[in-house]
This record gives sequence, structure tokens and C-alpha cells, in this order.
Amino acid sequence: MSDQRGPTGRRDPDALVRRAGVRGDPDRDQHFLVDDRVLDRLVEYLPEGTDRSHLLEVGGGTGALTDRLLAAADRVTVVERDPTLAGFLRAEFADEVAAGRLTVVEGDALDVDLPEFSASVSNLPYGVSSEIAFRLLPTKRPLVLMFQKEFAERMAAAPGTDAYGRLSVTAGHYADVEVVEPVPKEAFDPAPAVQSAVVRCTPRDPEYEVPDEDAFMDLVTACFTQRRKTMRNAIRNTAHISGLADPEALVEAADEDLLRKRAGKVTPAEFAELAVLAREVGAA
Ligand SMILES: C[S@@+](CC[C@H](N)C(=O)[O-])C[C@H]1O[C@@H](n2cnc3c(N)ncnc32)[C@H](O)[C@@H]1O
Repeated sequence: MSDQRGPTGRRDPDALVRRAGVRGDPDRDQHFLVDDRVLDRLVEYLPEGTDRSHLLEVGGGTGALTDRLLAAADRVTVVERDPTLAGFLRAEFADEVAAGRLTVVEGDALDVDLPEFSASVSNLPYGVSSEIAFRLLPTKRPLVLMFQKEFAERMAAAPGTDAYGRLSVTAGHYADVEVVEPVPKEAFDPAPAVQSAVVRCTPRDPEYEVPDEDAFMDLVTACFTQRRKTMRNAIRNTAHISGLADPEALVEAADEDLLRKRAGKVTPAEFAELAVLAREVGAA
């Protein structure tokens, strides 16, 4: 292994790409992060006091982030779908693999068994970033994840803003979600078509209770498919998505002010109230 190191003593990301002998393939979601400063900051975005005993990285690429995670954690597991890159990671970090500090899992992050990790820091493959995020969020572990900027903003959006929607409510069900840094295209090799942003997810229980998580999520999804309609009409029109057996019973029982709003102004707690009410009045 070459000992080329960047200013912070970590491996130089451009040198890693050269050593791996690959060109990132955008069709396979391969955009390697080559900006040292962004790479160095990512792990520091974990919430204060995060258990760093076992960090998970989804999409290891040529290992620039893996290297930073190894410096910050006791153990790292990296999942990488591309066999060439998985092989390169095993060779490049052979010492850490031999010491039991790094496990390279070759496979699709949507299919492989994930280990019991304490937190995740990942520059996600954008083609499946939503699916991966919703695999990680229910584990209730701190997450620092790179997404397309627009997706990141929708995840973190507050009620009443343009970006607020299903994604904001469902992600916010598991964690406090914050956009902590916009990242320009030039930070990647090759540069993606869109801007990126780093999101921090700090797990916590929601400020409401729901009788059935799936029923709550289905109701939220249903109402946002009709976001231009009032909630009254959205509830009535979307039983095929919400799964409500008797949407009319919910409309009859629900608060009039809430029914007049559009989904974009309904808070997560109000959606939860509706899910509870649906159960109480036998509409679920
Ligand atoms: C945006 S790159 C990030 C690479 C590296 N972590 C970095 O920051 O430079 C995403 C990586 O995920 C890999 N990948 C794409 N789809 C994947 C999947 N479904 N499961 C696991 N890895 C995947 C790609 O091969 C690529 O190496």
C-alpha cells in the first residue's frame, strides 16, 4: 500500500481512486467524495456523545470515508455492492481487516444482513438512498448521511414549508432530521448532476403515539398524494392507499379545522391524532 496521506494524516482520496484503478460509474451510483475537508467533517457531525464502537458505512467506494471512520471508531463495517471495489477495500485496508477492525460486506445494502452497528456515516448511492435511509432510520441509531440536496431538504422540512411532505413526516417519526452542510458537485469525482447535502438524524421517540406504525405511515402517504385537496377530501379519496375501511367515519369524527387544512400544513402530531381517531371510531 502506498502511504500517500492528506493534510490530516488520512489517505488522499484522489490517490485512492488512482490505486483502485477505477473510474466512478454514475450508472452505478459511483461518485467518490474527493474533498478532504468534507470527508474530515462527516464523522464530526455525529451527535455529541454518539457511541462510536461500531460504525456502518453504506457504499464504501474507494475507501476515503472508510479511512476517516477507522480513525474515529473502534470497528467499522462497510457494505459495497461492486465486487471490484469490495476487493480493493479488502486489499487497501488489509491490516485493519486482519485486526478485526474492518469488515467488508460485498452485496446490495438493501438485501444484506446489517450488523448491530452503533451509528452510521455514509455517502449514499443516490439511486437507492430513500430505501437505504428507511432501512437505517428504524434502527434508532445516529446517522450522518449524504443525499441529493433536494431530498435532504424534503427530509428535514417543517410543516407549512414547500418542501414539507410525506418524507418529512416519515423520517421525522424516527429522528430529529437536520441538514448540516450543503456539498457542491465539485466535491465528487465524477461530479453528479445535482447538488448534495449532509443530513444528521438524531434518534428520538416522536412527540405523539400511534396505535399502529404502518397504519399511520399509510395515512400520511395517502393524504400527501392529494396534497392540493383539503384533508376532508384527501381522506375520502385515498382509502385504497390509507387502507381505511370506513373513511367517512373518520371524516365525521375529525376536527373541522383539521379537515379544512391541506396536508402540507398538517403536523405529524395531527396526523397521529387522525390515526388514533380512525382506530377509535372503527374507521381503520
Ligand atoms: C456515492 S458513492 C460513495 C463512495 C465512497 N463512500 C465515497 O464517499 O467516496 C456510493 C457507493 O455505493 C456503491 N453502491 C451503489 N449501490 C449500492 C447498493 N445497492 N448497495 C451497496 N453499495 C452500493 C457504489 O458502488 C459506490 O461505491
